[in-house]
Amino acid sequence: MDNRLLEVAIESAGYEEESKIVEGISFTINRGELVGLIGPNGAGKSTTIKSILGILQNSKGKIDFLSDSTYSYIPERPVFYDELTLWEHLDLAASIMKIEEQDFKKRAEWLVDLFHMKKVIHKLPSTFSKGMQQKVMLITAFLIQPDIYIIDEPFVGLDPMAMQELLTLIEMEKERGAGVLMCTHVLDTAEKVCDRFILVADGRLKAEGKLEEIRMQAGLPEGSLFNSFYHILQDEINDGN
Ligand SMILES: Nc1ncnc2c1ncn2[C@@H]1O[C@H](COP(=O)(O)OP(=O)(O)OP(=O)(O)O)[C@@H](O)[C@H]1O
Repeated sequence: MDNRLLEVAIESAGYEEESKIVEGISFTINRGELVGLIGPNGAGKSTTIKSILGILQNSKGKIDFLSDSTYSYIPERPVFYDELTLWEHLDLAASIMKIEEQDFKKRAEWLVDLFHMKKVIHKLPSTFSKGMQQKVMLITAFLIQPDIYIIDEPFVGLDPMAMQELLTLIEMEKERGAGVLMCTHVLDTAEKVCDRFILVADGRLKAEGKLEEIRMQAGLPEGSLFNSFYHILQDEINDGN
């Protein structure tokens, strides 16, 4: 069985004509795996995601959602309809995705409870705290249950309990057969939860694979993801000198 959900082959992508913020970034997302897109600030993680979503005008290459796989994108900075409550946001998403009323209610109530958001269910997300807003985006995505989740930096605004709920949900969705691409620079968490890593810096792919493969490439058989990644980057800087 073909487990591939998304095939990414970005030749180059940027914001202005001829600008190449990212170049030569290729990878695959398979069913049932959580892949971490890792890199320092300004490395090109968000640009890579925007290129996958097809919202960059200057993107060359091929993005293939195999077998018409569906996706949800959870941005780092949440966006809402000013006039709609939390529940109305969920209701709208469910009706667009044609989820049965009964299924929608059951799953939405379960998710709202899981993230401890029951008290604000009829309030406007635009008035919520940053972490609460992030939870609304997560609840909406996990309500829809797409084939692929593309999550931009989920760990910065969430409290430890919400982070745990998110990781549990990801685990459940992986078991269902979904794939997850998660962009983060919280490397100690990424090391524990991701099945595979794509390391980018300076808009280029620096390493790819499971932790053991990244360690091998860094020459640090016992190294942490953090140490291995910075070892790889350092080697490259030294080679360039
Ligand atoms: N809208 C934009 N217009 C022009 N350049 C941009 C734009 N957004 C990002 N860039 C540039 O692209 C480069 C990569 O940025 P990107 O947002 O992809 O990094 P990132 O890896 O997601 O970083 P962070 O971890 O800080 O979110 C940076 O040099 C940045 O200045």
